[in-house]
Amino acid sequence: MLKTENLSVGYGSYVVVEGINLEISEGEILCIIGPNGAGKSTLLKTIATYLKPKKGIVYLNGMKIHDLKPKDLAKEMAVVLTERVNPGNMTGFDIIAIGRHPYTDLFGRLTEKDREIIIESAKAVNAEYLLNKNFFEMSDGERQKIMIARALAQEPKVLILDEPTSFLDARHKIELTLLLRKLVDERNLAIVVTLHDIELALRIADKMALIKNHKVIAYGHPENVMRRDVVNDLYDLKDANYSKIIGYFELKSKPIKNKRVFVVCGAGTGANVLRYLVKNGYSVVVGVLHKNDADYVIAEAMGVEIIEEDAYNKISDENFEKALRELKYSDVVVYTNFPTGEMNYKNLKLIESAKEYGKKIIYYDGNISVLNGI
Ligand SMILES: Nc1ncnc2c1ncn2[C@@H]1O[C@H](COP(=O)(O)OP(=O)(O)OP(=O)(O)O)[C@@H](O)[C@H]1O
Repeated sequence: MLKTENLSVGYGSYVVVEGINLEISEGEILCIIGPNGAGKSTLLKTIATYLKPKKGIVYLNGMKIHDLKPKDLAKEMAVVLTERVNPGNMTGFDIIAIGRHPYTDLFGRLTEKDREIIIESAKAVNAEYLLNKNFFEMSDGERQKIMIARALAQEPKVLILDEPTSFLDARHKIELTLLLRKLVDERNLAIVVTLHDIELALRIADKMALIKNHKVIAYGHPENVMRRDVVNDLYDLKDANYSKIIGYFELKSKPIKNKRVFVVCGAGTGANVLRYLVKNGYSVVVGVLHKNDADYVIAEAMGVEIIEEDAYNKISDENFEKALRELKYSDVVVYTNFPTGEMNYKNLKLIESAKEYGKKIIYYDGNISVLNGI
């Protein structure tokens, strides 16, 4: 329904992004991701017809979007940009009512149906309680909801949102992102949205476009697009690694302390220990872990040394020797609270050996303070 064909966007003679070929259908979310200044907003503003393309065409249902009359376009597409608005002395209801403009008469009079749609739109974003509240008395999250309700009141088929979560706290970020998914599923909308939080973007997007260096460097299903090399390159990451499995970043291990810590963990019980140790510059080795173990995935993203199982719950003599060697070289051994309540044979043997070697042994039971000043 919405398609860009060889689109170039920019200002004056400055082409910000070129050769953009994207397509989105009803019931889909397209997330645009990229570093600051990559051109995400410029692309959205061009799709929203606030800017003319430098080159190429944007189609909406086969029609050239820049040729449509604003009032006709407003019935098809609604736009929520980042700029903080200052609408003066208006209530939530008044702001949402602006969304009805494409449908009202010359005097902007609201019919009963308009009022119903305004209230429905507020309900859709859980903002009914804000209808009589003054816009300038609302929190950032509440304002954002009202702006989205205004867009919904336009009864669009396409919704364009520029960084809708930028002023929101963690809870409201998640809430709003889930709301977008709900709108797509319930109203069959097509949504084009820029998000800075790639973890959330991954969760809700049907398609993702990554923008960098004036180009769309990757486009498609998020699960295909979000590869480590691509994401690391997108953000020029040096000190962190994107993990495709976690869908997030882990700090890269950069030991600055002359202390080596051997971590015995598994099934994700070591995640916080590993993060704490890497953050605080310890030299870390972890094992013995199976490749599919959650702690393995996290340690791998950190670039921490891992002693691997050869098969599930099996370790060769050679690898076990290696584990014991590493144990000898380590200053401290930390072991975690296993979810099953009991440790497997090889890990028990490691702890026993650590005792024999006279190592300092710390049991982590969920309280990270046990690692203070090790
Ligand atoms: N009105 C303007 N006139 C000229 N150049 C502009 C204008 N607005 C933005 N730019 C430039 O265009 C480039 C892309 O900006 P844009 O706002 O689209 O990036 P973005 O990807 O949305 O960034 P951010 O994540 O920081 O919001 C930047 O180099 C910016 O300085």
